[in-house]
Amino acid sequence: MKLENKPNHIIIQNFTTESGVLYPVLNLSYQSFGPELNTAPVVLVNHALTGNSQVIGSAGWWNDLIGENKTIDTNKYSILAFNVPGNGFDGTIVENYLDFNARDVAKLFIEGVKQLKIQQLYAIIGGSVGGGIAWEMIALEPKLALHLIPIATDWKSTDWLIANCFLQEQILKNSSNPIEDARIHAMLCYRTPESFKMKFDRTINEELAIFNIESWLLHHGKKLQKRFQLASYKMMNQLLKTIDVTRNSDSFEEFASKIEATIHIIGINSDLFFTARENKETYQELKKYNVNVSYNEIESIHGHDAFLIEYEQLNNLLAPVF
Ligand SMILES: CC(=O)SCCNC(=O)CCNC(=O)[C@H](O)C(C)(C)COP(=O)(O)OP(=O)(O)OC[C@H]1O[C@@H](n2cnc3c(N)ncnc32)[C@H](O)[C@@H]1OP(=O)(O)O
Repeated sequence: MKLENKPNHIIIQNFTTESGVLYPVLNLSYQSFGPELNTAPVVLVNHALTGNSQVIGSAGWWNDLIGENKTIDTNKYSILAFNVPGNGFDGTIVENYLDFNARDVAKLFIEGVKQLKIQQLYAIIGGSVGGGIAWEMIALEPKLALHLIPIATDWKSTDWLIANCFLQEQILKNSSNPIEDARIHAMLCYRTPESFKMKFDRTINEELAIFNIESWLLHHGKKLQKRFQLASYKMMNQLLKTIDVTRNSDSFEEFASKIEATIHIIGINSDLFFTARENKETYQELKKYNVNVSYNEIESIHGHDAFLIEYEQLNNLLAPVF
């Protein structure tokens, strides 16, 4: 049983992006956990903006949900996680992030699943941009998975989200301290005013003689600066902005009528990026096409970040699927 390992590599040859750029060779790296692949049902976990394939283990980011005897039990399921090419975790950076959109990454992940000879995934699960890529995967390959679990995400990025991604891009291009400054802005969007009030309540960081909310933002900015690269941030931001299963005039109707997976939408009542209201609309729309779909909501004051905080609720919502 493998519980911690280094990324393995799949070579994807002659990949043409939706924007028409040919990449003769692309490196797609992945990690797997639990039983060897193809000896147990496989759960594909798509990472979010600053995440990577290290889903569990000492540096894992979803240890609260996945592991031995956890809700997604690695005694029962093989866990597979690809690194988005260019996320920097495997040392790979893409030449030009503007060449790519979320659908391109979905195509690469599907190719990865095929190269690993996995006939059908048990589930694809992902939060935020990872969940958006999961929607794109199901749009491209309706039989790819039995279950789709998109958390704090949607099948499209909203205008509000696109606007914030645009501001992120401006900061990343123009700031002299791009990663730190962009992270500070992003942290505002990942949370809510109520979350900050509960956490800081205008208290002062005596050591730095600034508000605690300010030192917290600086802390997160510096922390990301140490572990993330500018090119990776630009790439991931581009993917977040371009989620859209109706890209290239594909109709929502066509997408919805092809779906075969059971869809378990999990929204967050305070998410500013992918609002609960739009998640409910997606649920209602899919119902019209007789999709086997459910909608559940995490109640939290923490906004988008709740998918990395509200583990009790998440575990309760996921347990019936696993
Ligand atoms: C668009 C997408 O795809 S979303 C994906 C991107 N989202 C992210 O990357 C998540 C960003 N959010 C985080 O990283 C959050 O910290 C979470 C969600 C992982 C955890 O949240 P919480 O449990 O509330 O922890 P919190 O945010 O307070 O972070 C704790 C850290 O802040 C530090 N901290 C807390 N208060 C202060 C303060 N007043 N001043 C300075 N530092 C502080 C703690 O010391 C701790 O430091 P450490 O992480 O280095 O040990």
